[in-house]
Amino acid sequence: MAEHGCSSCSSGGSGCQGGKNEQEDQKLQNCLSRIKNKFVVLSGKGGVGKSTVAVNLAASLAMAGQKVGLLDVDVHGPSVPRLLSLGQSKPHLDNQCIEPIQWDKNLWVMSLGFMLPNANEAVIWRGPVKMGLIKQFLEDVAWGDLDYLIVDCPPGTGDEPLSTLQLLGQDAEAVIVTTPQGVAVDDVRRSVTFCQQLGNPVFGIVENMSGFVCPSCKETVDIFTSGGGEELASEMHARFLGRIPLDPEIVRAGDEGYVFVKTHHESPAAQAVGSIVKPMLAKQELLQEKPAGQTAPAPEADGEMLIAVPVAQGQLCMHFGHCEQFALVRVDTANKTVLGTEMHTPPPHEPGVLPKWLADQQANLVIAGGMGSRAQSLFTQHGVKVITGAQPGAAEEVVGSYLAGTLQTGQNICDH
Ligand SMILES: Nc1ncnc2c1ncn2[C@@H]1O[C@H](COP(=O)(O)OP(=O)(O)OP(=O)(O)O)[C@@H](O)[C@H]1O
Repeated sequence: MAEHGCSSCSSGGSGCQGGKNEQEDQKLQNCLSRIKNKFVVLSGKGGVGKSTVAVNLAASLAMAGQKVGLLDVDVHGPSVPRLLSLGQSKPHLDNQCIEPIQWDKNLWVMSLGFMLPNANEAVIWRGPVKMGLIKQFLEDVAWGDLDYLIVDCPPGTGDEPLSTLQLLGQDAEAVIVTTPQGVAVDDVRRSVTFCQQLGNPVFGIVENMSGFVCPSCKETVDIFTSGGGEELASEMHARFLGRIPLDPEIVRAGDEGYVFVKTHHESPAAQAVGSIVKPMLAKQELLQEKPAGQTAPAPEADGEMLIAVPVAQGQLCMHFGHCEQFALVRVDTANKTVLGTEMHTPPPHEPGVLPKWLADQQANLVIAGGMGSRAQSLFTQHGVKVITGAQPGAAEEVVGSYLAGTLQTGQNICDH
């Protein structure tokens, strides 16, 4: 972590004093403002592999060079310490801040499991006490500056997930884990509506234990049904993040406390985790995009490109999802010339539809005024590049400026 310290330590050096509600809220906000991406791992049902997924996502992001915090708020059954072989670790208390346990150079971990005198201790706490504890885990733990915070919640839609989402705020996104069977999928549907009611976006759905990797031939075989998570994602207009097959090595890794994606990175299950992490990393790349008020760089490679521009009333439309048509402009980047333009009417705007439709049209790049971060990461997933913040103008003029390396980009005015 570049700068380590809890919000109070870093803001005034006077230590974490708690005290009045206003000060405490400010302290929480200070701490949260240092975390770029917040993901809460949820499931409607117990035992579907939520903690396993949370640990492997956090480790994969850390292995990709991101600064990651992993917070286990499963008050009644904290399993993260065991999964990471950190069962004996005790966090250091310093100036009333709690130092998270460092697992490797990019991953810091906190769990109630570290605080319990022994693993067999039963915790009997009511909702408000749990909320207080989760708040402490967010504001008194010296997370410092993080690229990602991954929170592992207990199953269901009880006190812990509710408190976590309320405390993190509406920019925290849910990764919902399910297994393929119908009964689990019904429970997960409740998790999706839970997030919707709280106003938190569902980043996507993971179907875990989907198919079985044969230990001898390494083929993936569907021993139960599969596809339930994907069907649910499509029904709820959520992104389907991928399927992780059943792999006996995952159980061994969990029991012995080593991280599966680190030790078995070639396996189909680790590859599946890698695909799930990609859109999470894409979010970070989007955050690091150039600031407003710059010139978009001209295309680097020579050849033909198809550039899509959302258009309304003959001009680039500032609201990407509300355009009347798309101008699909074919260009020759070597000669910096427009070869031709076709106007296409898009299908009705629903989440995820336009990125797929434009990818199907073979578009390489979209030049837009405003576009939400979710749509941007969906384009990235489909291999279509995005420039936002372009100003109104005729589509071919906008594209011409881009080819000439003079396209001015301002603020991305779409904030959803
Ligand atoms: N893809 C997988 N292949 C094989 N075993 C798996 C897989 N995913 C998880 N498991 C195993 O399933 C068991 C339950 O996993 P885990 O503890 O992660 O579930 P959970 O949903 O967090 O459980 P809880 O409801 O108790 O919080 C563990 O033994 C774990 O190793």
